[in-house]
Amino acid sequence: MNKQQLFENIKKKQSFLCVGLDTDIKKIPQHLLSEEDPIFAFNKAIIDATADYCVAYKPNLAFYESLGVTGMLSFEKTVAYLRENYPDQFIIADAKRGDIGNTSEMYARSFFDHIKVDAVTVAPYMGEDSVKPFLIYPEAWVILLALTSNKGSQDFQMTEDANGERLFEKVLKKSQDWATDEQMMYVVGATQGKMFLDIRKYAPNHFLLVPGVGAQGGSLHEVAQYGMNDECGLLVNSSRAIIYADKSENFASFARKAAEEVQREMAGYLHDKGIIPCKA
Ligand SMILES: O=c1ccn([C@@H]2O[C@H](COP(=O)(O)O)[C@@H](O)[C@H]2O)c(=O)[nH]1
Repeated sequence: MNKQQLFENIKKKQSFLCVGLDTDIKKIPQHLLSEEDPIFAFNKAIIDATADYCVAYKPNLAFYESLGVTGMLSFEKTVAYLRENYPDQFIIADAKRGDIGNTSEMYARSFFDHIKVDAVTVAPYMGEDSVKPFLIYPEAWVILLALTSNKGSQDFQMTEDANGERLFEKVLKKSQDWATDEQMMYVVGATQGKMFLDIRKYAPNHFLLVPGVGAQGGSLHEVAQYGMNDECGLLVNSSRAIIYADKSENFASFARKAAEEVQREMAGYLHDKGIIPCKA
């Protein structure tokens, strides 16, 4: 999916919500455990319930890899289910990969040739040759970690060099030699508030993947206020606050309600920015 198609979907759905599929076998409702593939059964129900209100899904690989081969099968089935039934959804593999060139090439093959997601999150710290192998797929996206949502983002990403340039700024500047805003996005945590203004100085047109609303307490209002550009430029992820909104047999309808609430707030911000004509 290209940038324009993503923007069209955002306008059509009046939403820039990405639902995070961080599916933990210990947190899913009890009754699903008798299913042949409980993780996939949970994901399928969440997807069917929330697809009206979001434009993207982000399975985090850690939750699938932690279950070994079975978990990876659930992940692949989830991506295939999305591809077949919701082809307008943007699929992000949150894997935070990146290694020496030939190894990155294998990661890229696995996500873009084999599993066929739209985007993969990549850590930038091994530099150009670790990121480039992901960029040889013209229709696929790299989402580079820039300023993450966690407390530890202060440890390295915020540190300054002798000229006062912070590491996340270097990442934003240097990586634009490798790809354009048609193929690269950045991860910026919703917890970063006014820092979105600094991000936008260096990446005014890029899409930002923004985790950290909901369970981590980041403010959607601030993200929209400081981070939204004329083409929205935001995919805001919420995982736990939506998928674990309830633990009963009705978990999917609670997830739908939680996604709808976020979508409504988003429609307001899209309207305020003049991106959509009227509130939903
Ligand atoms: O800076 C980052 C980068 C990635 N994440 C991931 O996003 C989701 C957030 O889940 P919530 O339940 O909505 O908090 C999760 O997969 C993280 O690994 C992030 O939070 N921050």
